[in-house]
Amino acid sequence: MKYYAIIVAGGKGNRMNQAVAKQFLALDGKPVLMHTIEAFHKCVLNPEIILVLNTDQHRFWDELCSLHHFNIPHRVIQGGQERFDSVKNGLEVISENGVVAVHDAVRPLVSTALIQAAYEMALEKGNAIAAIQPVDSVRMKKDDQHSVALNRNELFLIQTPQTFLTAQLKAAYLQPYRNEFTDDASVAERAGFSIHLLTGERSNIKITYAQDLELASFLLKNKGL
Ligand SMILES: Nc1ccn([C@@H]2O[C@H](COP(=O)(O)OP(=O)(O)OP(=O)(O)O)[C@@H](O)[C@H]2O)c(=O)n1
Ligand SMILES: C[C@](O)(CO)[C@H](O)COP(=O)(O)O
Repeated sequence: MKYYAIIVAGGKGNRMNQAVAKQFLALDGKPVLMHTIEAFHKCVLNPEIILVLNTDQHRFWDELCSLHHFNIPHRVIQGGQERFDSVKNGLEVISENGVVAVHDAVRPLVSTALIQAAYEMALEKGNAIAAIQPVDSVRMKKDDQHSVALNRNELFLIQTPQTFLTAQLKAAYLQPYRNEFTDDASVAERAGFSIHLLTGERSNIKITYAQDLELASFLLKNKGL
């Protein structure tokens, strides 16, 4: 069986508000993105790594790879306007049937165990979507004055990897883009596929704001303690 990993790194990181996009910021001495690629490279299923990056960052990435002696084989693909477009571009270079994981470049703490479990579950069930349950109470806004409590036991916070049989994800991505497509599961669901949740990891945070980078650094240093 052939395994693929599409690492989406085509975003600008506006919420991080730094001169350099967050996927290139240093975490424990090397760019966030290198930690993410390493996690997939360590997986025994040996996924082919497809990195999706804006064209204007390809040269910068090459320079970073030289600087850090980063030699993990990977193919670099052009990013798109939306995350949806970046995933679609990544899928276009996959020709062989197999299993594909889509993972945010900015979730560098994903464990190799979760990556492998997601590939195995997707092979069996068609897809596997990493998710955790909220620990806070949750309410939904009804209007400017009112909100209503939701049952948090019925809610999930969705992470990546989001892993699929390649044929399923390719079929789903034939649809035109919609605003509500915030992840790959929403695209696949809209195309009519049932979504299968897999227990994610609390440490698998998405680096979005400056504090997240500090938290990632702490979690990385204390890994395995
Ligand atoms: N056009 C886009 C937009 C996002 N992403 C990637 O999708 C992941 C999740 O997106 P997000 O955290 O929102 O990243 P940004 O879009 O960079 O952040 P922001 O919304 O703050 O600008 C990131 O790894 C990001 O690089 C992408 O590949 N192509
Ligand atoms: C794909 C994702 O990380 C799942 O939680 C999330 O939907 C990405 O959202 P963003 O607004 O593009 O960061």
